[in-house]
Amino acid sequence: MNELINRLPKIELHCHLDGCVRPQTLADIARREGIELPAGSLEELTTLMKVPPSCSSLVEALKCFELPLKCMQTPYALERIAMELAEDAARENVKYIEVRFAPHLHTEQGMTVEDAIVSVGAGLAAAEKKTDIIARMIVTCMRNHSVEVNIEAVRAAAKFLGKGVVGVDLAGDEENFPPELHEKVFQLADELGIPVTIHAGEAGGANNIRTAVERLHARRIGHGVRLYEDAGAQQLLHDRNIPLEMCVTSNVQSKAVDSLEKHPIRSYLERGIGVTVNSDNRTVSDTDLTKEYQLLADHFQFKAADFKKVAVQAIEAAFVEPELKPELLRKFQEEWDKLGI
Ligand SMILES: O=c1[nH]cnc2c1ncn2[C@@H]1O[C@H](CO)[C@@H](O)[C@H]1O
Ligand SMILES: [Zn+2]
Repeated sequence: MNELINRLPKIELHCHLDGCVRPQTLADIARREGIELPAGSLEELTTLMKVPPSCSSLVEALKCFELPLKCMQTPYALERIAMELAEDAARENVKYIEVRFAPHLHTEQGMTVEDAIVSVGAGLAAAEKKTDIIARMIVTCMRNHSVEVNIEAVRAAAKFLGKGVVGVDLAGDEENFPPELHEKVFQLADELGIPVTIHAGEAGGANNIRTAVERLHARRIGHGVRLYEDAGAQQLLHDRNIPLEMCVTSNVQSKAVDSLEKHPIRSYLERGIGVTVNSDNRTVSDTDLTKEYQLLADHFQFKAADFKKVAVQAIEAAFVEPELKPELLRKFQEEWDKLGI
């Protein structure tokens, strides 16, 4: 199974740029830009960039983003980090990736929201030239930011829609900032024709999943772990064909589930909920898509047929230009044929 997992064609819909910075790159950028890091060695830095084993909540996990963000304030840094992330994914045979980031978190040293989008887009485009990957951007709004700030992010996303940006997202502290605070933001996104995905049912209840769909126009749900709490919400996702972007390792770390064994991914898959498999944050969660697949094989009895199913569901749910989907599906089929699965 291990060799098969390495070679499986993969697709990633839920991946945060600032959670996926290579430690060596952070060190390089810090040196280049004269930023002092709280670590004496690469090993120490790597440890500081990861969620600690003692992590007890999403709020605590979110603290791990402060360090990488210090070094993600210039076009050079964003372009390089985006390129490297897409290259890392391509090495795992990821054929399509949606990289999300909150442009406002990158404006501390004078970059504008649009500069941030242009820089990430340039990095992804560079990786597309060098590898076989297709890479797109999702513009993230932060739950703790004001409605005005998030509206600015959505307007910027609209400007780049079809030019690298394929959607908008709401992320951050779900426990203290419920989705309805940002209803207006995603109402606007919908009016502007931008596909919406919302983190919900991770550090908050299934009611947030319902709100995300009914009031924030979500076409996909980030995590949605706690969907089991509400049969009505399950029915809603089923009726509207709304899939979940699941990130198992991240959910264990943020205590969205009590333990790995209690993760509902297998039961959701069996109940016909549109499960997709994602890494969330490669560096912060110390994972990648290959490790996530391995975890599913080892602990949730995922077989080749299950991996095929989640890939097809992810291709269907991708925000990529619709005309690219048949080509993407063909690529996957070709590789499955080669693997004889
Ligand atoms: O799993 C998650 N749940 C909620 N918010 C997250 C998660 N991972 C990252 N971020 C938040 O999204 C921001 C932009 O990428 C990150 O800075 C982090 O605060
Ligand atoms: Zn996330």
